[in-house]
Amino acid sequence: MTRHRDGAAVAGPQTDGARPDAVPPDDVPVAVAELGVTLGTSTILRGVSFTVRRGEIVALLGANGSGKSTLVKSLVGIVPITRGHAQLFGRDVTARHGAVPWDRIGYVPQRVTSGAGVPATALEVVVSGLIGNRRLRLPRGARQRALAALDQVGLADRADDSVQVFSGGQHQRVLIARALVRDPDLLILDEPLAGIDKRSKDALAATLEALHGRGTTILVVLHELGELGPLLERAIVLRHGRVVHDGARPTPAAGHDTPEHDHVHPHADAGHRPAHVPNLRVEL
Ligand SMILES: Nc1ncnc2c1ncn2[C@@H]1O[C@H](COP(=O)(O)OP(=O)(O)OP(=O)(O)O)[C@@H](O)[C@H]1O
Repeated sequence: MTRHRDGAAVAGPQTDGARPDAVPPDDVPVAVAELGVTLGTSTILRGVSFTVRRGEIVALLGANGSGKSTLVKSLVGIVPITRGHAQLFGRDVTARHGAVPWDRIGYVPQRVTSGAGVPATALEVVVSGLIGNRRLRLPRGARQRALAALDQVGLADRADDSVQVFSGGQHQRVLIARALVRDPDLLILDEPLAGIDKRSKDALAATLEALHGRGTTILVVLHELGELGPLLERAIVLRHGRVVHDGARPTPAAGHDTPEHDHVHPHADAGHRPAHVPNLRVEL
C-alpha cells in the first residue's frame, strides 16, 4: 500500500497542473509528499511535495542554504527523512537504508573530485560505478560500458589518464560518466556546473541533452541556469526549505545568468518575470 497518492505531488498553488494519479507508481521516477528533514535542532526542509515524471528534465533552484542538496541527499538515502514520504520508482526510500533503487539511479554529488589522492585512471573511476550490492565483482563487459560512458561525456580519449591531473570540469565529467555507466533511468546531479570551465559546461549540456533525448529523467540542482537553461522544461524553487514555485522555468534578472554573478544576496526580480510565472521572487 502506498502511503500517499502515487505521484501525488505538489505543494501550494503554483503547481504544474499534473494529474499523476493514473500513472503506476513504479513508473514515477520521483514522488515526494510532505517531506521534512530535521538535522540536529535545525529544520532544513518542511512540507516539500512534488513529482518528477518519466522523461522530464527538472531543475531544483534556490539560494544558498535553501535546502537543495539536503533534498537530493534525502532522496538517495544519505540524509534521513524526518517526516513525510519519498518514493523513487515506487520504492519508498523513507522506510529504511537500502531502499533506494540504485540499479535505476545515477547520482552525481556536489563538489567532489573523482579520485583525490588515489592513483586511479578515469576508466577505473567510472568502472567503480558498476560495483554494488556490497560485492566487488564487476559485471561482464564492464570495461566497454565504462568506455561508452566516458564517450558520452567526451572523455573517451582520456580513459587511461590518471584523474589526478584532471581539471575540475574533467572530474565532474568523470563523475557523471560514473553515474551513467549503469545506464540509469533517473539521473540526479547536484550543482554540476559549479566551478567548472566553459568547455566542460558545454560538454555537460550536450550530454544532458542527448540523455534527455533518449528518455532519461533528470533532476538537476542548480544555482544558475547557465548552459543548461535552454534544456530545462520545469523548475522547482526552494526557499528556506519550502517549495515556493513548481512550474515554468523562471527567467533570471538581467546579469544573473552569468557565471560571474554572486547569487547569495537577496533581490526582487519582479520587473523581469515572464507573465506565466506569477508572483515569484527567485533568489538565483
Ligand atoms: N549536517 C547538517 N547539520 C545541520 N545543518 C545542516 C547540515 N547540512 C546542511 N545543513 C544546513 O541546512 C541548510 C541547507 O543546506 P543545503 O546544503 O541543503 O542547501 P543548498 O540549498 O544546497 O545550499 P548550497 O547552494 O549552498 O549548496 C543550510 O543552512 C545548512 O547549513
